[in-house]
Amino acid sequence: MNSVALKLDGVTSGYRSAIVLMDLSLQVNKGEAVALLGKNGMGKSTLLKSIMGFLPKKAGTVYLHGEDITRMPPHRIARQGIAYAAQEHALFADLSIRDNLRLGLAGESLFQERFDAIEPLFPVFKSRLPQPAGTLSGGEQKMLLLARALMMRPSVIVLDEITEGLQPSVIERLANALLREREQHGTTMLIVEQNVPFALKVADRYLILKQGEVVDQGEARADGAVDSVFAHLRV
Ligand SMILES: Nc1ncnc2c1ncn2[C@@H]1O[C@H](COP(=O)(O)OP(=O)(O)OP(=O)(O)O)[C@@H](O)[C@H]1O
Repeated sequence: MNSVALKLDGVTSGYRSAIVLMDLSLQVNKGEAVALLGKNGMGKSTLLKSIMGFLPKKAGTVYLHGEDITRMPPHRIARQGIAYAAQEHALFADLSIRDNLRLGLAGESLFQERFDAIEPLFPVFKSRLPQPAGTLSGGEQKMLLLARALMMRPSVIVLDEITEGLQPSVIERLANALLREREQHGTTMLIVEQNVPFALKVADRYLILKQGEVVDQGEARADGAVDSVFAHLRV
C-alpha cells in the first residue's frame, strides 16, 4: 500500500517560455493535509494547475497514489479521484445548483446520498437547488465549488484560495467542513491559501513557496507557526 498520495519530483513548469516552478519536489502523505502558502505571484496556483494537468510539465514527474500522471489530460487526472476547486470560478453558470453538484455522479440515488451528507454544511443550497449557479453570490459560488468537490468523495482534494471573499463565519464553517471530511473519510488535502489562520487550522503541515521553490516548512499546529509563516509573507 502506497503511503504517499501525491508526489512531485523535480517539476519544472510555467507558461510558454516563462518558467514559474523550478525543479520543485514535494509530497503529501495519504490522509495528510498540507497548506501551500506564499506571497502573491510565487507560483501556488501554477503548481496546482500543473498537478491537475492544465499546464504541461517541462521536466519532472507527478505521481498520484504511485501512478505517473505527468502527461495525463485533466479529465483523466480527475477520474483518478482528485478533486480541484480552482481559483477562477469553474462552475457552469447556466446550469442549476443541482446539476453542478450532480456532475460526475452516476445516478440520482448517489446524488441524494451524497447531497444528504454535505447538506448540513451548506444549508443555503437545499431550498435553491433549481437556481442557476451563475446567479449565486461570489461567496455562495465558492461554497458550491467546495460542495461539488466534496460530493465526489475524492481521495485527494486540491483547493485554490477557497476562502477568498468570504465572511469570517462562512470561513469558519468551511474549516469545520474540511476537518470533518478529513476525520470521516481520511481525505488527503493540498490547500493554497492567503488566509493563514484558516490554512493552519485545517492543515497538518505548511510549505512556503517563494519564486517557484519550497523555502520553508513546518508543523501547522506548532507553537510559533503563525509567526513563522507571517515572517515569510512580510519580506
Ligand atoms: N496564463 C499565464 N501566462 C503567463 N504568466 C502567468 C500566467 N498565469 C500566471 N502567470 C505568472 O506566473 C507567476 C505565478 O503566478 P501564480 O498565479 O501561480 O501565483 P500565486 O502564488 O498563485 O499568486 P496569488 O497568491 O496572487 O494567486 C506570476 O508571475 C504570474 O504573473
